[in-house]
Amino acid sequence: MKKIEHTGIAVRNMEASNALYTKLLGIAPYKTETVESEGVKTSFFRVGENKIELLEATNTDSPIYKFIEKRGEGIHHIAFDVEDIEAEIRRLKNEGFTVLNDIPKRGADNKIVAFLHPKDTNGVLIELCQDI
Ligand SMILES: CC[C@@H](C(=O)O)C(=O)SCCNC(=O)CCNC(=O)[C@H](O)C(C)(C)COP(=O)(O)OP(=O)(O)OC[C@H]1O[C@@H](n2cnc3c(N)ncnc32)[C@H](O)[C@@H]1OP(=O)(O)O
Ligand SMILES: [Co+2]
Repeated sequence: MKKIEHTGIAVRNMEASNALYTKLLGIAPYKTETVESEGVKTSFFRVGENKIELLEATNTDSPIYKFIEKRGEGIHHIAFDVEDIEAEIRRLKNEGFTVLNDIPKRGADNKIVAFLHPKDTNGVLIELCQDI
């Protein structure tokens, strides 16, 4: 794994949270993008080499909607940049991790992504992402 690519934060209200993080970081988000397949609207802030991804649910089936209902707003996942996501999926499965999608799917910000179940990773949802 190359580096932490982004930290995903589940928020109830994107507009309010964009304003809050703009004030906190002193910079505006560089992009917003809706990923319908995940049921999320995202916005991205650059912080040095890393990024903060704010996520708001677009429907009640969204993992973000369920997460906020159960746990409230907060850190939802940590994403790692990988060179070869298919090789990483194979490696991590061999190590016994539960990969939630064997076939990488389209994420936000020009990435393909895969997730590891938080039950195997000390309660933290892990995202792998590779540039496309
Ligand atoms: C925009 C695309 C992409 C990007 O490019 O960056 C994204 O970041 S998309 C982000 C949203 N997508 C996902 O989260 C996809 C992966 N997640 C899942 O597949 C599911 O959310 C899940 C992790 C398998 C849980 O789904 P499910 O079992 O249906 O939901 P429950 O709500 O019943 O949760 C069961 C259990 O797991 C706990 N949980 C849920 N989410 C998280 C989390 N993010 N971190 C830690 N723990 C989590 C949940 O609280 C439940 O625990 P208990 O209450 O103790 O049973
Ligand atoms: Co993410």
